[in-house]
Amino acid sequence: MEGKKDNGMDFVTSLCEEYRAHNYIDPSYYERWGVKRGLRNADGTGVLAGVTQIGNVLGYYVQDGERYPMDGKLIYRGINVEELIDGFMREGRFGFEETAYLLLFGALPDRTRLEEFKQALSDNHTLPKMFTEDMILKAPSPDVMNKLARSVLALYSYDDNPDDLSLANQLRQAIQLIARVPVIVAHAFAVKRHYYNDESLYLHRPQPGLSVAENFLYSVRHDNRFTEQEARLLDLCMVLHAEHGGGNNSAFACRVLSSSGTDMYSAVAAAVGSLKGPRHGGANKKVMEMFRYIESDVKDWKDDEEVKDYLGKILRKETGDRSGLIYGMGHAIYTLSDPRAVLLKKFARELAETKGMLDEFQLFEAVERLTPSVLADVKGDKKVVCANIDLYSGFVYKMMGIPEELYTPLFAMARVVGWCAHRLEEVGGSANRIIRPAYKAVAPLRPFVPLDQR
Ligand SMILES: CC(=O)SCCNC(=O)CCNC(=O)[C@H](O)C(C)(C)COP(=O)(O)OP(=O)(O)OC[C@H]1O[C@@H](n2cnc3c(N)ncnc32)[C@H](O)[C@@H]1OP(=O)(O)O
Ligand SMILES: O=C([O-])CC(=O)C(=O)O
Repeated sequence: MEGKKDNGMDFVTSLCEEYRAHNYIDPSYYERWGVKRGLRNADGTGVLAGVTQIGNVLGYYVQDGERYPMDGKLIYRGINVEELIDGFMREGRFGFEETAYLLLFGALPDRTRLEEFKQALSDNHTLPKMFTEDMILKAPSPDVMNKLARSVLALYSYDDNPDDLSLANQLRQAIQLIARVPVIVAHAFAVKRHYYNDESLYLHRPQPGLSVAENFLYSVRHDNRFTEQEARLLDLCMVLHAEHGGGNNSAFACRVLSSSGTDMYSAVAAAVGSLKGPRHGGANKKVMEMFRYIESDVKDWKDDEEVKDYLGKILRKETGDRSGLIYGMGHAIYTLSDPRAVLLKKFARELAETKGMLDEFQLFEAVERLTPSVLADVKGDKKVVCANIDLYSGFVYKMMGIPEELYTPLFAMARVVGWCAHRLEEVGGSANRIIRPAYKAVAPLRPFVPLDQR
């Protein structure tokens, strides 16, 4: 196909017709065969696919077989995340490292353990020799998540013992990944800006003694400067993004690959690919794109009717990216509230006040407030929907001066902890089965036709 004037697209277009003619599946089949679309039961609850001690996400309760909405709760290893955050903030500590320890090992570290763990992260953030030159500088990608997935996979080739599934070896790999992903992201971002935005190239080395959040801000800012308030807010965001149960799309992808016995890098690279999707972690970037449409097309941001009208157009695929989705709204589990969005909204309001961005904050709030009724009007949907973590995270990052290309990668830097914890639980754990659901095959049997009779 290469070398042709139209890049072979005429041929591809004709193949699309061929594909469509033979690949339609009647949507009624899902009900007919009792297929759990998206591995979800008819009432929207998830199909039970595993047992975990790592994270718990609560968004509704079931009584007498009925599902009732409730305020969301997020639990890490039995501890409510709000309590965890309150605990390390009150004691004036950064919390991400402590949270990573808790999620990986299942217990809060004491002072000595915490210092040892922080030292282990610091000892492991250096990328292998020539890794940046060979894997990040060469073949740059316009998308940092794409580069991250490729880099995680490439770390396999730099590991002397990549396939050993012993606990000790996998813990080493997990600690290295948690330490290195932020460095890969910072370097991939610098290279992206250099190649695609014609900016100067600078690669800062992480500094010993800084927290993961501090080091990240130090690395991505050309002058290395950041404030204490910025670092603490980024640390909080990372704690909130670190884990979300075994069933979220990226953790499940990691568990699916891990159940086959493949290596750590393959499983985590798959999770990065999953998180990039706009219905999952990629929604934080999409939220900002959506608000650019809203901000330019809605004349009076304070006019609820005009905002509602515009949200209706988004749902009807008449504007925006024409996906029909209001990004940052809705969740597979949360109903009345996502506790992470509630917390981020509080910080977003405070920051908007100090930065003189209250008008924009209020527009975000209006989208949060008006989306449920617009969804009900346009789709006739009675489902209770709330803002999810992605609605306010990007706005917080924007006010901190963090570039948009880093929003989803920041999610990955934190979530790599959850992925590693889920992998460790899957490999060598008590499940001990390859994940292998069934698909109902509906194509009728037919005979092979010789080439000259087709
Ligand atoms: C970190 C995270 O992953 S948080 C989620 C980030 N993603 C987003 O913000 C993208 C927008 N939201 C969504 O796409 C969805 O709400 C999801 C993917 C988060 C959850 O999906 P589901 O659990 O399948 O949603 P649900 O069961 O409520 O879907 C029911 C219907 O409502 C629609 N719906 C749900 N949320 C939205 C939304 N934000 N915008 C438009 N339609 C929506 C679904 O498309 C579906 O419509 P359909 O029956 O016509 O196909
Ligand atoms: O749990 C989910 O489905 C998605 C989510 O919010 C997350 O992964 O943080």
